[in-house]
Amino acid sequence: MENLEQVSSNKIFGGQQRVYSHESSELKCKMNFSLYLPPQAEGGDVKLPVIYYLSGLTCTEQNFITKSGFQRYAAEHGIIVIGPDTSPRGVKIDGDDESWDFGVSAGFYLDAAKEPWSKNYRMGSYLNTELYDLILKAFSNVVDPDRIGIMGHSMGGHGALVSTLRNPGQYKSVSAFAPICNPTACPWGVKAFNGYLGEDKAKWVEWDATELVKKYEGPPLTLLIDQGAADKFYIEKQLLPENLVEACRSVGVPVILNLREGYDHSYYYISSFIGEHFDFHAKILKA
Ligand SMILES: N[C@@H](CCC(=O)N[C@@H](CSC=O)C(=O)NCC(=O)O)C(=O)O
Repeated sequence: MENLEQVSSNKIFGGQQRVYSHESSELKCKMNFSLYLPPQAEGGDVKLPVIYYLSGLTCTEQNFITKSGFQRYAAEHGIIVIGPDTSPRGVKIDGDDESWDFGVSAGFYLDAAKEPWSKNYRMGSYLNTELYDLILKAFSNVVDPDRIGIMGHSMGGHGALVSTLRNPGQYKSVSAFAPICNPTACPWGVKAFNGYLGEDKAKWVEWDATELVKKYEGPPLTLLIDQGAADKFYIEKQLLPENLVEACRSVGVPVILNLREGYDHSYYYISSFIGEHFDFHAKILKA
């Protein structure tokens, strides 16, 4: 396909772990994304379910594919997995590399409304429209458009939840590891939303899963939330999963919160439970 370049391809668990690059019109820069094709994709005559995985602060498309060990489970279930990058790249904006929780590698999967960020920092539209459509078109021989799920970690968990809640029906299954559940009420979220969205708090609630779930009117959905009990960011109240659970219960949206004794925020924790998340998605996407 025009504008799509294969950067690498490695055989793993019988499938292919690839990285592609393309010119993004939303972000106005060149972007990488990862794509895992399980062994069932060979031959290209079966349409398979897809899971998007959104990474957290400081990540590129590489962290998840090299550290989580997800390929074993994607191969077992026959699921294609796509991992976008976490912010625009190579776009120089004053202040974009001054901190690890804002700017480069910290796009928060939203569409910025405030200058100078609003020109390039459009990760919401990039993920849910541009990349989503590109995947459907470029891999139409193997992707089943009716069986797409999403998961993520930390900032990426926030991205998975808000993408699902803002686009009812687009993602049939959703789960998150240590997600930022209530960004309007935690230091990471307040910093990012002030920077990207400005002072108008009416704009903030449109990108906050705890607020969005209270107004959710889409197809029935169960949220799977995973949280390490020894995660320093959980202890510092950056993540606030209990706020999301309370909001879900107030409106009758089913939610599962798994609190994992002794686990932290790292990929050691994610790799311990990634198999359970694939089981959860497979049950919905392959029903
Ligand atoms: N630099 C920070 C730690 C940054 C960190 O833990 N990033 C997480 C995501 S945090 C929320 O979005 C991550 O996934 N890191 C990549 C990895 O491979 O572990 C600090 O100094 O505390």
